Amino acid sequence: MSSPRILVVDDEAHLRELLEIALVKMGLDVDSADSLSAARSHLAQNDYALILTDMRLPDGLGIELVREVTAGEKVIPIAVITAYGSADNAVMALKAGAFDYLSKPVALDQLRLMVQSALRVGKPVETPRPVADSKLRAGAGSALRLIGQSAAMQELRTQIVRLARSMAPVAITGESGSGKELAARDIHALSPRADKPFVAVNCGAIPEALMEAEFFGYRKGAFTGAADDRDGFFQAANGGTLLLDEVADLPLAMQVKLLRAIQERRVRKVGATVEEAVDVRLVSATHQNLAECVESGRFRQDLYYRLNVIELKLPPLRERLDDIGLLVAAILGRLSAFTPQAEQVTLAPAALSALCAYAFPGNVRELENILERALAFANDGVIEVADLGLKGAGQGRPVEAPDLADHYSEAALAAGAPASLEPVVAGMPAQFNGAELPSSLPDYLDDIERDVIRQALTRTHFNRTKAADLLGISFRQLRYRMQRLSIHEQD
Ligand SMILES: Nc1ncnc2c1ncn2[C@@H]1O[C@H](COP(=O)(O)OP(=O)(O)OP(=O)(O)O)[C@@H](O)[C@H]1O
Repeated sequence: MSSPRILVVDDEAHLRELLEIALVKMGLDVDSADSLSAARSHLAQNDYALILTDMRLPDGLGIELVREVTAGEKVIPIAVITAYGSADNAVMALKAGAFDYLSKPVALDQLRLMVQSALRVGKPVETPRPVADSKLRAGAGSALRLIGQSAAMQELRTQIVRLARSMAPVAITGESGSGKELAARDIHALSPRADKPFVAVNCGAIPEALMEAEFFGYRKGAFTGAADDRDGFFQAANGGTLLLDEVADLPLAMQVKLLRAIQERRVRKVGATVEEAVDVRLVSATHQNLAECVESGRFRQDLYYRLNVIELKLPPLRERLDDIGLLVAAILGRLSAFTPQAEQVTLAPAALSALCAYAFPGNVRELENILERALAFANDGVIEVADLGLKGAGQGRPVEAPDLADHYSEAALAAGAPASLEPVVAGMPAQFNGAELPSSLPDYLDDIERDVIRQALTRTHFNRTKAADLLGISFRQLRYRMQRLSIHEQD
């Protein structure tokens, strides 16, 4: 079997030779060109597994080659070599479709990592495990976990398929629950990095004092309690993808360190003297407006510029109501793993219409919660409008069955309104000894949920991660519930 062939385009003979030697040592065949025109004629005659081009060439700029190759029919990863510290060129090349970039002087360990991941681009990618019937997701990018056939979702999928091939940092924006993490997972799953780890970090959930150690790892003895060497998120995601979720929550001091790690592609463990090369594709996500955070000084412009090379916008669910039918089917299919009867449950036509008229401030996550609740209420395998618990469909606030309150509700209904919320707070089933039923069950359950969450937050000094643990829910679920119930830190 012949070795992969690489084209090196550089007018500086010594740099060309250096690259050739390094690549040949990696067992690759190398052609070299000293100008754009020489590169074009090589490309007309041969197939390449990777092109590596300098930015400044005697007859033009390397970026022209990037545009030509990207517009061509063949998928050939092309990386550019930029002058040291030239972030502008690197970002411009990535935006133009370059697979990746290397800064001068080219570090051989980084060259090796980059070539290895470029060579994986042409290889078939393992299909991610489907979440629902594969028929639901036919069409472009059908291996994706993001469900939906609306025009917006089809466009999104096409974008994901395209950008999965490159190393360019992607910034995913969209409202809470609109599928940002899922999109990041799809980018990873379709990329040549699919067989390497995908690590999702919630930047808002890490105490500031631990951040550096969590991101970059630490050496034994670096601080009290550091009993062993430990890898950080960057090392854990090596070769794969690192999702910086809620990136706007990163404190400014950490933003500086992160920028450096991105620029240098090296990290240093806390307490270590040497840096190590890391090969990580960065994806960031936020429901905040990052440009506004830059303007108000809460987010560094240089980091924003580095992370925001390609922007992927997730549409809110209310702007793609066509997808609701598919989503409902898929979510019920997924719930059937836990609730076997979910498989047979269907949605009454009026219930589907009610969902289509609903604003979904919590997007797909909220739809999941609504259906989970409705399943518990559905009779004879049919979810009716009332089972959805939607309040003021179209504009109203959603009503979600709070997990915590679920097991109180039936006994509660049977017995009447509670005299006090205290028993719930103490972790004991609420006993209804009042004479009157609540005038609105959803509001009543919301009050209980709000109170329980406030208690958990008070007990944990507003540490949301700990409060979520205490309540047996995920951090994301807690954050979603806090938003829904308007619970703020200052409460
Ligand atoms: N298009 C979709 N198809 C199928 N499931 C989806 C879709 N979008 C979102 N989901 C589901 O909705 C839930 C929320 O999605 P996800 O966590 O990706 O949202 P998010 O935008 O990252 O939320 P947050 O801003 O709160 O972190 C997940 O359970 C996810 O599987």
